[in-house]
Amino acid sequence: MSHLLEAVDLFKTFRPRRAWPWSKKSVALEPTSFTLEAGETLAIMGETGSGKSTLSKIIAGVEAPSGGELYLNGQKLNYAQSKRRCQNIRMVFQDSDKSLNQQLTVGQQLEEPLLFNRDMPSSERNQLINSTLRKVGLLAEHAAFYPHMLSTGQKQRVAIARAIILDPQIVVADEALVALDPSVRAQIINLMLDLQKDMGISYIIVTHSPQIVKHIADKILILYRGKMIAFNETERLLTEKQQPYVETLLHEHLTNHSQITGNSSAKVTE
Ligand SMILES: Nc1ncnc2c1ncn2[C@@H]1O[C@H](COP(=O)(O)OP(=O)(O)OP(=O)(O)O)[C@@H](O)[C@H]1O
Repeated sequence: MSHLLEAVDLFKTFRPRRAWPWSKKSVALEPTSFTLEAGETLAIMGETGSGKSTLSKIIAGVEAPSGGELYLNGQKLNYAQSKRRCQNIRMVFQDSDKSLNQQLTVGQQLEEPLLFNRDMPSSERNQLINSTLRKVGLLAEHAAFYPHMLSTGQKQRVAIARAIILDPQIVVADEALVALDPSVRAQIINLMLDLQKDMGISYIIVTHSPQIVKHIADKILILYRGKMIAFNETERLLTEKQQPYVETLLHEHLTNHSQITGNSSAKVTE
């Protein structure tokens, strides 16, 4: 049986910003391989500049890899296959203020992916927009709202609605929880867990928070200066002896958040 997603030696080099055209390219991501199964959550961790966003953007098709392959359900997924990727892998960004278009209503923003990817009449599109808004805990009436009329948490719910409206297999969330205050963050995590249960979504989440990772991740991938230094099941990474850098990443803020346990079926309370 093939994996839902398999990355084989994905890597990325960039020409440094403000460099001469002949300057050597720098390596943002060394060849990285991992697998993800249906319904699983993979957390990508690492310090600032370790390549987390680069990897998540390559998976979501926002950035082209410099090399390596990505397979979805055993079939190679090329960078140029934007329609196939768009239908199966969607991304939620950190800052919903930047990722949502302030000039469009919520309904218009949710309609966009449907117009590009589905051949359905306007009445069906509206029905799907309404039901998706309800799935993320908003009301059908919110379709007429502009982003500035919503709270931060509601905006992040809209961003999630836009990500799930095409019924994707994978949602990539790049620091999507970091800008939220603790109670809203807990609500959004619970929403993501509920959607995973109902829709079978797999998540790839980029986060600095060991508490969130312990609560929702089945597997963890750790990057250090562009190199993958650990990839394993959360349970094994937490219980087996790890190198000091991995230990620090996995345990650093734990004492402040002892209410979040390793029991991933429990809901977060803040
Ligand atoms: N468009 C780009 N052009 C040049 N270098 C880049 C570009 N994007 C990222 N990099 C470099 O690649 C490396 C990895 O960056 P990346 O944003 O993936 O790290 P990160 O782990 O996500 O960091 P953070 O936690 O701060 O978001 C960094 O050295 C960064 O400066």
